[in-house]
This record gives sequence, structure tokens and C-alpha cells, in this order.
Amino acid sequence: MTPTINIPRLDLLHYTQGTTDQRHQFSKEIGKAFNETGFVTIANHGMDKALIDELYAVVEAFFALPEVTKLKYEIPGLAGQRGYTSRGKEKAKDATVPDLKEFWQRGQDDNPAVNELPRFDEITGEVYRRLESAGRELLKAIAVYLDLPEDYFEGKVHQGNSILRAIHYFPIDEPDSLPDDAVRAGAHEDINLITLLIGASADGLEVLTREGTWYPVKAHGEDIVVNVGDMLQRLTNNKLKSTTHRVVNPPREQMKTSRYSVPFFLHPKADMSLAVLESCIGADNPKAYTDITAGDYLDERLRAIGLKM
Ligand SMILES: O=C(O)CCC(=O)C(=O)O
Ligand SMILES: [Fe+2]
Repeated sequence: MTPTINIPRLDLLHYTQGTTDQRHQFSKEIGKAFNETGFVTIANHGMDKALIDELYAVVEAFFALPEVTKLKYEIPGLAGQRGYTSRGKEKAKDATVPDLKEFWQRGQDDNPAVNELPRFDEITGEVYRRLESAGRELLKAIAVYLDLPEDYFEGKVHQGNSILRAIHYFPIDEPDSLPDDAVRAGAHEDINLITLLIGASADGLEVLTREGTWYPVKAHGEDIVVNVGDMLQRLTNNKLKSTTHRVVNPPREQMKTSRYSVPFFLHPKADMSLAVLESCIGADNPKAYTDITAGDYLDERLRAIGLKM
């Protein structure tokens, strides 16, 4: 059976610089895809190949540092929201074992500079700003799809709690000694409004179809993958879908290779209300969630994934 899946490739320039018709079409297509599958791929997102190559170079160099050096940047009390998080710390909400990964996170401010790598801070900062700006444009297109004012999200996400995460899925040296259910990233949904992901061209990312099968996500060239998170699903009373996804381990002959990816989790400010939009409630779609702020919701979720006590 062919799975019901719609992951279109959209050109962001059609929204930011397009004609009225192109802008409308873009909104319609991203809305439809977010309603059906929760995933799109995006071309012309504002980062050229040179910047992405540089990003990978500094990210690889960081994870290649000795563990003792990296541990200097693992800062207690911040729930992994800044700096380094070592192996074995984060697990998917319903998983029993931690993911096979280590990662670095930077936010809007208060980011520790990596003294060993002079360009690390500059490059990750530049990528943060570019993805934030692409994300704000995407939210405008989504607001239009939802019949909200185009700038509905602007004040709520500007200077918000967004996080850029550089992930290293390390080589698996002894696959036979792993617990059965240990994977690079266990099945999960993202917490935030939308996620913009660089690096999905490497195999491994899969989405769960409505039929309950796993479907690999492939992005073309430097395209990024963008998906709906739980905050947007909640706000829209499930009209936009936060689809379960995971990163599987490589085939046996590639177990000893690393995989890198860099998701940008677009979060609003803590005081944004995630109360369901009135326009998304109807007789056939009763209000499915209680009212909560983005900040309280985030705290709840960070506890569930083991990053916050
Ligand atoms: O590494 C990837 O391709 C996806 C990572 C992911 O889903 C996440 O960090 O939430
Ligand atoms: Fe994810």
C-alpha cells in the first residue's frame, strides 16, 4: 500500500519576493502539507552552500575535541539549553534508553564561546539569525493559511526562546553491545512551533505515516526540512500536524560513521498563550487542549525528556 504522504518542495522566494498569486499559492501549499503530513522541504531559505559547509566544518571540529574539553561547556542548571550536552543525557519522551547522540545548543543570547574554535560562535550565530528570519517568513505564510493577520506570530516570536542545536550522532563501534531499542533519535514529536532542519540530506530521518509505517525524508541539495511542532499543533487544535519522526541507525557497514544535523527549534517567548485558536474550534473539532503558556508547556516537556529535573 502506498502511504498517504505529502512532503512538497517549496521555494521560499515565492513567498518573500513573489507575486500576490505566488505568495497565496505558497501559503496554500505549506498549509495543506502541514495539515496532511506536517513536513515540507524548503529551497532558497537564505543560507548558501558556503555557509552550510562552514557550519559543518566548525560543528565537526567541535565534536572532534577531546571529551574533557567539551565537558567544560556542559553547564549544570541550564537543562541543556546552552552549550554542550554529552552522550546518554536525552531520550525521547516515551523511550526507555537515551538517544545515541551528543549536541550543542545556542539561543538568543548568553551563549558560551568555544575558546578552542574561534569561528564556531560566529558561524553558529550567523546560522541562528538566518534560520530565525526564514522561520519568521514561514510563520507569516502559515498565519495567512490560518486566516490570521500575516504578522500574527511576529511579536510572539521576535527575541523568543528559539534554539539552534548541532547534533553529532557518533559512530557505533560495537553494535552488538547496544540495548535493542537504542537508536540515534527515538520516535518523538518536536516541542516548539516549527523546526527548520539543515542536514536532512544524510539518510536516517523518517516520518511516521498515518498507516503506521516509517517513510524516509529526502531533501534535495542544500534544501532544509521544515516540520510542525507540538506548540503549533496545539494552537491549531490539531489542524496542523506535529508528526512523529525518528533517526534510525545506519546499516551495519556504515555503523562506524558519524552523522551530523542542525535543527533550529523555533520557540515563541515564554508568555505566548498556546490557547487553541477560536477559528480552529468547530462542532466537528471540539477544543482538544487546555490553555497553557509556551513557557509552562516547555518546562513540562523538558522534564519529560530528561533535560530538566
Ligand atoms: O537529525 C535529524 O535529522 C532530526 C533530528 C530531530 O528530529 C530532532 O533533533 O528533533
Ligand atoms: Fe525532531
